[in-house]
Formats: sequence, C-alpha cells, structure tokens
Amino acid sequence: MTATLLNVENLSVRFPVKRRWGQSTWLYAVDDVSFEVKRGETLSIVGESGSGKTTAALGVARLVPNSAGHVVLGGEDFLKLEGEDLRRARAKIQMIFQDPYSSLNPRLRAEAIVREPMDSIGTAPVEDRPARVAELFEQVGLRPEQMKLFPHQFSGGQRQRIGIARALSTNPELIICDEAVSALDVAVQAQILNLLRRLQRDLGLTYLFISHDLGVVQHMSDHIAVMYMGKIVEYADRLSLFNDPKHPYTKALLSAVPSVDRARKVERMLIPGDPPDPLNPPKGCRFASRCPLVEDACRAAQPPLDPVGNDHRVACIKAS
Ligand SMILES: Nc1ncnc2c1ncn2[C@@H]1O[C@H](COP(=O)(O)OP(=O)(O)OP(=O)(O)O)[C@@H](O)[C@H]1O
Repeated sequence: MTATLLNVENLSVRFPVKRRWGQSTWLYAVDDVSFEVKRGETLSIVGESGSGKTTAALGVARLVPNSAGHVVLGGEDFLKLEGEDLRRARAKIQMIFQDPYSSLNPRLRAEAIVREPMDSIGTAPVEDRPARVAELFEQVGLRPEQMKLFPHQFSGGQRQRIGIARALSTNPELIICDEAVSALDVAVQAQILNLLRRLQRDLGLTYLFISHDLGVVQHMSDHIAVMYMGKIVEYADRLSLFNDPKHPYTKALLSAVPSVDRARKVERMLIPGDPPDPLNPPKGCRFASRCPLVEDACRAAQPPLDPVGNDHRVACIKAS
C-alpha cells in the first residue's frame, strides 16, 4: 500500500470581511476539511467557483493567515513550524499558479526566476545553483539560451514551464498546482499536463491539483475531493468518482461535462439556484437549497463525510 505523504486534518481558513454599518465578521472559505494525499499520487480538488479550492491550497502551503488545523507532511505539522524549521519545510511544498503572465516577476530574467526559491530557502550550495538551473530548464523542455530572456519574451505555455522549473528548484515532495493549465489554450494544456505527468513519474512527485475542469481532472488524478461551500462533500478514487458518483452535487457536476456525459451516457442535470450566502451558511447540508433529493433531515444537521466503499466517502444522508 502507498504511504501517505500529506495529511490534512480539520483545516479551516477564514477571511475577515466588513459588513454593512462597519461591522466585521468572518467568512469561512474552508471549513473543517480533512484529506490525505498518498506519496507519488495526485489528489485533485474540484468544485464550482467560490467553493474554497484555492483557499484550501493556500492554507496547505501556509500562504494565508487565519488558518487552523493540521497540515502534516512527512510527520511534521507544517502549520506549527517556526523559524529555521519552517524555512527548511518550505522547500518541501511548492506551488504552480494559474496565471503564467502575472505570476512571474517581469523584471527578472528566467534564470533568476527559477533560481530564486533556491536562494531564499538555501537549498543547494551557491556554486551548484547555476548548473541546477540549467538542468531544470532542460527538464521542463526549455533551451539553455532561453535562460537569459525575460518573461514577456515567452509564450504562455513556456512561461508555465518556467513556473514548473521554479517549483522544482527546491526538490519539493509536494507540488500544489492551482488551475495550472486553465489560462492556456487546449493544445498547450495537453503539453503541460503531459509534462507534469512525466515529471511526476521521473521524480516521484506528489501533486495536489486544483481545478474546476473535470476533463483535466479525469486525465490527472488518482483521487478526487469534491468541494462545495468550503466543505468536502465527496472523496473517492478516480474511477469510483467518475463511474459511481454518490453525492447529488457530484452527479450534477459530472453531468455538466460534455465529454464525461458521452462516456457515461447520463442526462445533463442543471444545478438550480445559487449557493447560499457564504457569510451565513445553513445549519444543515450546504447543498440542501439546490438538491433534488432534499428532505427535512438534510436541513437539520450537517452530514458527516462517511465511508460508502473502499476509499470512497460521501457527506449525504440520501447518497446511494
Ligand atoms: N482574500 C479574501 N477575502 C475575503 N474573502 C475571500 C478572499 N479570498 C477568497 N474569499 C472567499 O472565499 C470563498 C472561497 O474562495 P476560493 O477562491 O478559495 O474559491 P475557489 O473554489 O478557488 O474559486 P475560484 O475557482 O473562482 O478561484 C469565496 O466565497 C470567496 O469569495
């Protein structure tokens, strides 16, 4: 059995928000979420816009304040580390961002962008860093002479390759890909996804893959967590999730993907209405107001994420 690399337990992330009349309150973008990622595998987090995917990723990478819970990587709780221990642990978790246009410093040459995490975290002796940068360029399919260029001299796909080389520079164990191909056109998406898979195989990387695109997720994942309003509503291995979804929200999400539709011959379901106000979430199931199967008990209490099979958990009292 594959060992767990990342164990996220009861992670919550909240943002302070101003209400009318100057009062402030908290918005729980991620609310008591737990999941694990096995070494060498990809866990994807999917869900509609605003479900909390990016905030969960930033919480795991410790890039947002006001997080609570545990992010245990290789036995250490990343959220509890300080000082030198934190700096050392930062090398193990790197992130690739959505927008290859805004995530690279336009004033730095590509080689400096790729080298920067090594300099700030202190991985690799100083004299070895230029050779390491050259090696990383080759690994991501860029030419050595491109090291001297600035970000605006690259295409979107090439920029994302620089972002990947930068993320690899500290020899991380976990890479968080936040909508890493969403800003690219379809042909370039496929190239970058293939590169990510090859690097995973060659370097034994573990990915936490954030995406709203189920076609991409189907291609990349070993396991999938479905988020709705800050909660995980279903977690399963890829085949179970796509072939035997249990949560009404997952079923609706899958039916909205044309390619998945064709394969599974399901009728397209529309999700009626909008999600509830995130500042005032309902007491019971958060999907209740939009669910075709809702009954009184759904509104009374939040359903726990219970096992429904091997490696398959669902938070729904009506799940079948
Ligand atoms: N800095 C912030 N301040 C206040 N609220 C925020 C902040 N960032 C996110 N939120 C809120 O947190 C919730 C989750 O947002 P998040 O961006 O994590 O969702 P998402 O699933 O990644 O959506 P998208 O795909 O659109 O990025 C949303 O209600 C959003 O409005």
